[in-house]
Amino acid sequence: MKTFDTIVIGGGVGGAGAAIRAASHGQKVAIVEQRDWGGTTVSRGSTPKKVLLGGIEAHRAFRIQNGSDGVPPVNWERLAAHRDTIVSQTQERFKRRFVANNIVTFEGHAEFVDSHQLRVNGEYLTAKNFVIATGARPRELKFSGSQWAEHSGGFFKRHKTPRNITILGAGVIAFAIAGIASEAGATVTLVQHNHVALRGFDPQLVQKLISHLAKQKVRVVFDDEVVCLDRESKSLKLTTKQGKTWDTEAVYAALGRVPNVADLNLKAAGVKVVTHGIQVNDYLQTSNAKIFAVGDCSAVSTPKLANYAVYQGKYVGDLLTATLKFPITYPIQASAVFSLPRLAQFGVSAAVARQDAEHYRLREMDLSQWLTYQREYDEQAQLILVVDRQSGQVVGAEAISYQADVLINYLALLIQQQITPTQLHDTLFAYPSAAADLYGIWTD
Ligand SMILES: Cc1cc2nc3c(=O)[nH]c(=O)nc-3n(C[C@H](O)[C@H](O)[C@H](O)COP(=O)(O)OP(=O)(O)OC[C@H]3O[C@@H](n4cnc5c(N)ncnc54)[C@H](O)[C@@H]3O)c2cc1C
Ligand SMILES: NC(=O)c1ccc[n+]([C@@H]2O[C@H](COP(=O)([O-])OP(=O)(O)OC[C@H]3O[C@@H](n4cnc5c(N)ncnc54)[C@H](O)[C@@H]3O)[C@@H](O)[C@H]2O)c1
Repeated sequence: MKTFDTIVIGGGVGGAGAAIRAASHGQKVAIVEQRDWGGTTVSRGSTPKKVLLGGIEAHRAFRIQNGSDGVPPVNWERLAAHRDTIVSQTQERFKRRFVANNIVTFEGHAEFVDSHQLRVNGEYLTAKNFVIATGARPRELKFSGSQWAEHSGGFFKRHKTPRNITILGAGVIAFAIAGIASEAGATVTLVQHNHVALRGFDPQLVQKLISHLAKQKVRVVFDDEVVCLDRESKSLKLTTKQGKTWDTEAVYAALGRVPNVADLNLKAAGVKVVTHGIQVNDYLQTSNAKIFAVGDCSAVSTPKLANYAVYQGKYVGDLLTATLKFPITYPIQASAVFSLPRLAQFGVSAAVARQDAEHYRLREMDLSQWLTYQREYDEQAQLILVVDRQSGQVVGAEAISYQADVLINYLALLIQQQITPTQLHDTLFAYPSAAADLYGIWTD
């Protein structure tokens, strides 16, 4: 039997954070991965999405400058090949990082035998501590003919140019796919079971995004859901609860994700699972104090995002050898919807501020005529700052623009560090640039 200080289950970003940090403290560490090194982020999430967006945004810029007729279509095959190269190189880099940090890697499915033993490919491994970082998987589809639908991962691995696709759900993944597919020339339909798209983002900015995408052959069907999918020679025929039908070449589901906890034999390890995943305390300890859980598999109420998974992983990696142990606390994180254009948010949201006018006021800025945005025909560009009435400080920001994530990241720094306008003016940014725009933005 092989023995370690710590064994991490799951080679995604959360597991990597924990394993590398624990190894850096001199621990003897092993990590087990059953599918792809780098997990969801690298193989089916932000990495392929970001690569596709690179080509797609370049296409938009060229199309906008030249008019639709003067521009060749997106070369999807070439873009997909570039994506596949980057994904496989990143997977390999992930594995090499473990080896470089003296972490022993195992490829296979891990399950607990008891509270201090794992079985992987028939081999038994034991450790003083375990970190569960098994992530999440797409929600199961339950309508007739659902075997013809794919999950979002199918789109991010797609090799053929999308032509006419349907996406189930109107959340963050759905809008990323819609933006990419529509610039690639596809007709796109999103089906959302209620009347709220991109919950948590400002409804006015969301509506702006939807209206813009509508001009790009993207429609959102609200208050409806798919009840049946039939295969008809080369296409799929879809029927909704409201009785609508249409033909589509592919259906991609983006209906939320559920924690990967089923096949781990957690009961044998004394690890309790609740509705939203593995139950943990403020030290990310499960109901078995020797076993921790991080990232998308845990029931903590933080958003299920890559940065949180890494942050939690590193926290546990440090905790394992720390003499003084402190409960985990979280910094505020910026988040973005990588559609075309993008939405991004930091701190107190505009939606919350609109509901609480007693404590907050909004400063809304149309950025479309600012040089940074105007030169890119970024007609939607808009920023909302949330100001705390009592302190006068900016406590939140929300933006729509092709560069919304960049702007929000700058603002996150200013908000977090409570930078005053005077301090900002003492820093001379290169001009003209998005950073230099901050002088105008940061003065009430
Ligand atoms: C399409 C898409 C786009 C996204 N875009 C963004 C984004 O732009 N920004 C952002 O912050 N977040 C994004 N996310 C969310 C982000 O991918 C997750 O929050 C992040 O991957 C969670 O990391 P994790 O390590 O907890 O889980 P994962 O990355 O899912 O890794 C878990 C790993 O554990 C392995 N595993 C599971 N069970 C076992 C077992 N029994 N034995 C061995 N191995 C096992 C799995 O194979 C997997 O590789 C996106 C997600 C999706 C699906
Ligand atoms: N940029 C980012 O930060 C980013 C990007 C992608 C994914 N993620 C992570 O991945 C998670 C999953 O993304 P997602 O888009 O699948 O989830 P989501 O929760 O953002 O959106 C799912 C949408 O589907 C709707 N829905 C649920 N059941 C439905 C049904 N039967 N018919 C129609 N609509 C239905 C929900 O109301 C919701 O609006 C996110 O919550 C986030 O944690 C983050």
